[in-house]
Amino acid sequence: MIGTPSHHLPGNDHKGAALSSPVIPTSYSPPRQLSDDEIIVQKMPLLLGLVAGVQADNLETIRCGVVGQHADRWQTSFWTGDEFTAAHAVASEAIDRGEVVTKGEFSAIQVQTSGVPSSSETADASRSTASPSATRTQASAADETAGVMPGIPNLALLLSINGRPAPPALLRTLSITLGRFLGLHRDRQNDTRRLWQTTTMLQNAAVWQQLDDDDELLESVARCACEVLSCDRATIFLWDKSRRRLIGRPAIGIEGGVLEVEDNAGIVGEVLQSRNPRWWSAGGNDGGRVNRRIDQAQKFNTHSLLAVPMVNSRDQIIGVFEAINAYQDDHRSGAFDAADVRTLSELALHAVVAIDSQRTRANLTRTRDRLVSQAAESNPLVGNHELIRDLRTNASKVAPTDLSVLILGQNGTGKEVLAQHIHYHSERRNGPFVAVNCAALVESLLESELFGHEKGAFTDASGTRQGKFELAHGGTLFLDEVGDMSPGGQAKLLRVLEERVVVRVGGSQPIPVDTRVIAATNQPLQDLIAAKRFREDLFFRLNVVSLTLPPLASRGSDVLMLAEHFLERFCRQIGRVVPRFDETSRRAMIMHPWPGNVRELRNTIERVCYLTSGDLIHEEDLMLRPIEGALPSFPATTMRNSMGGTIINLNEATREFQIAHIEAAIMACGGNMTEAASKLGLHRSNLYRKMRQLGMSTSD
Ligand SMILES: Nc1ncnc2c1ncn2[C@@H]1O[C@H](COP(=O)(O)OP(=O)(O)OP(=O)(O)O)[C@@H](O)[C@H]1O
Repeated sequence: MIGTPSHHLPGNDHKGAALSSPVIPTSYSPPRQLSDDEIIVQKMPLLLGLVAGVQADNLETIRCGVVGQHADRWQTSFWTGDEFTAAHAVASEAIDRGEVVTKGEFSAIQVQTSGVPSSSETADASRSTASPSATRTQASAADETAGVMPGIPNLALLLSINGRPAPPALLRTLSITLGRFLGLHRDRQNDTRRLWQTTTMLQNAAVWQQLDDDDELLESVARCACEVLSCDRATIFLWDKSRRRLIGRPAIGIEGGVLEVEDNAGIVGEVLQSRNPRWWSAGGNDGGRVNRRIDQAQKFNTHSLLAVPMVNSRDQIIGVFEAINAYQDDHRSGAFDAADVRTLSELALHAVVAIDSQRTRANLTRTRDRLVSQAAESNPLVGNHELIRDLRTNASKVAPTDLSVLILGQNGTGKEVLAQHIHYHSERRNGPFVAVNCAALVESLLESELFGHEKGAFTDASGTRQGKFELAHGGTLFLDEVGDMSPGGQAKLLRVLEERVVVRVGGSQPIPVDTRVIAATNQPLQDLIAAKRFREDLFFRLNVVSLTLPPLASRGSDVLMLAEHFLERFCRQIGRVVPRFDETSRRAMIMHPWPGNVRELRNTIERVCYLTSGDLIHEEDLMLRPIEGALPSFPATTMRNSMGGTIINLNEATREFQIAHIEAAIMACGGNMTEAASKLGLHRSNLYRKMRQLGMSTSD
């Protein structure tokens, strides 16, 4: 029955279904439908009461019955007084002749129901509201049972008053009134059912938008079809155009779970080719269009079938939606009707949108995964030294947790590379990785950089801006040189780490952030704590796990491994055939102390790639010995300009000199910015500021 669907889909019982979230709500159920008989039994006493009033008679003198012809059998729906033995014969005659028939003490008339659309009217309605292609539906001659409405019985009313046949006028009035009652009732039932179907479809469709697994999606769509159409089975046939096959899922009872048919076979094939719905029910000849082989294999009997095209918003047909075996009950003959065509066509539209958007999401996910892998591979943590191997193991252990990590190590040892390694091995790999160099920012800027600011928060704040904490939401924030953070910055950072909310500068609204923090420093934080330059509580917050990168010089032959890695990368970038290091250059690299660590090595190899051209790299090509404390050579461009008679202005010359001087100092210190700053007589953060003023890059 409609109220207790029992179709064959696995997991039809939602409570027992192994659905992962999101789950389709189950709080609504199909409306219970009163049968015509129930309505007749309810309304007839009322009508007879009126007749009794009109006739100034009492009910005992009235004998009245309503009988109905259901297919080939007669049934009595209502009777008052002694039942008339010839009632069915008289009713049959009245229906056949279409007029009042009198027999013995009874007169009889057919009850004309109003309000219920005729079969053809309903079929028209389906054409105008179904899928784009269904609007072109023409009931095919082959669909011999198309448009047949479910069993609405032929009804007749019989009436006798005071032992005489009731007057024809009274009989007509009574039958028209009863017909209207039934018509209105059916209209209301149809509306209620339609509302329930639409609500069910919309509630399901909302959940389909969130399902990523296509089996789960198709199964849910099929289940919904069974529910709203009150039928046994439903299958979505998706079109594999290149192989000219229709792949049906869910394929219940099919070995291997895949139901594949030729794209021009059977009724689904007809629908695909014609883009029009087709329906069939037992009694008519299926002309071999129903796949009985599948029925036999599953010990199943298809007695009715409905199939509609699935057309996307680009007017491309992507498949066929099939429903099998409408339930047979008081309201339905077991055949699908035109209203079902409309319902399944609507459901097909929702299904197409869900399938399309799931495919788009799957494509986007694939693209994102590819980009994430590319990003992860673009900066690998190269090295095979035991210390690096241990580090990799520990990093992999800590990656899946959300613990704060503090990375220690000299400048250029690869602290940011290690932080990225942790990020790309964590659940956050699809989120952003955002790096901030705390030393490169003065206190006033640091706060707005990290936490963002509201419009008008300070003079230059012309608009609202998100801070790095917000930008790294769902991902990782790498705080480099955290030891150089100002006391004010440290206090605010601690608060964010503890409360997991940021408040933008000039704002008051706390904004929740889900950001993992990985901090790094080349400074001995314990000494800074002792000197009251770093907060101990912040240190404990950041230092839940600490990982230390060894200096490059202590990594043995990793130097060569890294050199080859950089050589290959830079040669690929400039399209150069990769040269080889000769013995002398290999020895020199192993012997070199690498004060600037991996960064110095990387810069050395980059220079070699650009400035040498042979297929062998010799020791002298490496130019490994920076002259300690040497004055920078006067910038070449300035020299050329002066020699060529072009005098550039003093400011520009001074700027060029400063750039060259700073570059030389950094190089002489092997990339160690703290040392370079100290040699130049500047605090490290002032050196960064100066570099930015001069338009120099403060990253690699
Ligand atoms: N193990 C490694 N494998 C590959 N490349 C590395 C490795 N370690 C460092 N590098 C490269 O060396 C350069 C410096 O690395 P990184 O910026 O991570 O060092 P750092 O310790 O964070 O430096 P700083 O303390 O100056 O910020 C980068 O170009 C990085 O790609």
